[in-house]
Amino acid sequence: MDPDDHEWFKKAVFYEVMVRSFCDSDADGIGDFAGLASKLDYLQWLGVDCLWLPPFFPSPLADGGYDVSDYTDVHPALGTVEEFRAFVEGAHERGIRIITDFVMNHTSDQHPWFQSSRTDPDGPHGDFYVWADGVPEDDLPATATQPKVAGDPPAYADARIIFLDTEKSNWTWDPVRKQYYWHRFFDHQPDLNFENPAVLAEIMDAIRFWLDLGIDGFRLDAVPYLIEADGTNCENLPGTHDILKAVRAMVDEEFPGRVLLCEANQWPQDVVEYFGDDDECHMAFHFPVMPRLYMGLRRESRESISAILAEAPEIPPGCQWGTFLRNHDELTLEMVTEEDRNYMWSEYAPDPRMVSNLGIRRRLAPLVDGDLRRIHLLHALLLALPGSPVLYYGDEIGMGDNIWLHDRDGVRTPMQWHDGPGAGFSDADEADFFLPLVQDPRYAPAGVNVEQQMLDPGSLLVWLRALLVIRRNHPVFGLGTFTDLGGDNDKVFSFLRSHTDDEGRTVSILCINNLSAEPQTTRLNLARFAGMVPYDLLRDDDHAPIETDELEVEVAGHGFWWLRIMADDPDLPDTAPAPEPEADHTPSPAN
Ligand SMILES: OC[C@H]1O[C@H](O[C@H]2O[C@H](CO)[C@@H](O)[C@H](O)[C@H]2O)[C@H](O)[C@@H](O)[C@@H]1O
Ligand SMILES: [Ca+2]
Repeated sequence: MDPDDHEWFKKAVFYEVMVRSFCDSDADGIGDFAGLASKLDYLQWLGVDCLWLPPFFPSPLADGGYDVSDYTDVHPALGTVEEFRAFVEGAHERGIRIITDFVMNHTSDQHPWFQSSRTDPDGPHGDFYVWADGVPEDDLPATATQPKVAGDPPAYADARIIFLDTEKSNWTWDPVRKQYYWHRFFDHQPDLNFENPAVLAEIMDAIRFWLDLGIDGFRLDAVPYLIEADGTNCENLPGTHDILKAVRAMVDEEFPGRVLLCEANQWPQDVVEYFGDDDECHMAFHFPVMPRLYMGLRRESRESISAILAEAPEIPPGCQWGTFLRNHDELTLEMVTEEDRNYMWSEYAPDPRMVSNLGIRRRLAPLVDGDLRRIHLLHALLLALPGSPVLYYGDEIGMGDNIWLHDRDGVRTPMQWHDGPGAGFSDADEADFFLPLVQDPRYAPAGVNVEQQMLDPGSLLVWLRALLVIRRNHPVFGLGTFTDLGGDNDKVFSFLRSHTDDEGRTVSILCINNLSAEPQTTRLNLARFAGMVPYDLLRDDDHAPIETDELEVEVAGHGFWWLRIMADDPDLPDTAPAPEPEADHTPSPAN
């Protein structure tokens, strides 16, 4: 890892891994840091560059840890700060960076700040949260925006409710302080009051605590909601951007080279605001593109993917998108029209249990009926579109889900290492696992596990690893421009990634993706490459020369091509696999 490479995140492949779900070292049925550390060789072998760890802090775990009760410690079931430090060092030794979640918007109601705020309104934390008095219904002028629940404070009535399945209002009555407090998520997650400078000062210190331990950055959770204002929807407000710019300025000043990845589930024109003028977040998840990949696949049409990419404004030169197919939440449908949302639910959520809030609580493989061709195609798109891809643990082997578990737990089940007892996740009695192993015979550990797939050259795992090698050997995927090539067949999505390196050498990758199940032919205008011989990165061989201005290609059902086009091609690094891990880092999935 080059410490002077401050733009490492632009070429990185990220991997989201929930500590409690990955590997249990002490047989209590809960994954922990020592367990995760024991799997670093596997992650190095897979070829990921940076791990993103969702919250692992002390928490009542009423929202998977996103309800933090102490910002500067490790949940005792997962380990200690010392074990965390050792894990970060182990990752760095293997060239893997670490970013962790930071939940800025809210705390748990069990956080000492909230407990102090509710019991001592005039004390040091009295103003740490957003408190207001209720207003009896009859006292509200009929002209005012009415609160969602009668009697609630009338403030911020235009803010939507995000967790629609459980919450009726963003205000909840506290019988101790005898006032209402504001929360954008669950009622046990009171929003911090960022109008109070003491709150930001505390948050900055907590951020410093983890950066001092050597981590490489943060995924900043739920940032659009930091500041509220009447008469607005309380999202993406200027004050929110000011807070984030202050965090960025501190990080740049005190910890240069660390990255801020923002989770703003917003439309493209609003998300890009989170990059600021290269002075806010380095990265932002590209929420709108994700559901459209699934939509394009089902409709067998590139239209919605092309349209949303065309809508995304340019981003500042020091910034990068974060792209993903799935994560620890439901597949969110917040950034689609109502019509498209209903389409997605009808196609991908046939059982009502699969619907969660405005999304779908299913994993990648079951979403596409375990069809390897479609899993490949989705990954090919993820790895080739602009942005740094973020994989979700278990998707590399096509793990399944359990829609009968609570909330989003169905996509957070234990990692499947082998087909033996406890699937290699834990030596505890399976009845004591924090969540049960996947039961569905199509996706259960007996048939879907790391050990089997490492030994099978035709497996999803081996295939994905090979693609990551190609991506690593071609910085153009992370750094290149994107040109949608259109073409006469809208079932085929073709685009060009191009990058000129420091020596003035331009590398282009022509990516052709057949979204339909049947073979398709498309004609592409490639006049600028006439006479050149593309190199087929997947077959590791020359492709037929581009003889005319137009290239006619036939692509197999759900097939895709990655063709490298450049002058004097042979000088580029080829597609040979990355070096094997050193002897003492040999992956041992079955331990
Ligand atoms: O901390 C509260 C939640 O914050 C993130 O939520 C995001 O996911 C939601 C869907 O589950 C989404 O609708 C919202 O726009 C996002 O901010 C976090 O990823 C969640 O796990 C967490 O519950
Ligand atoms: Ca454990």
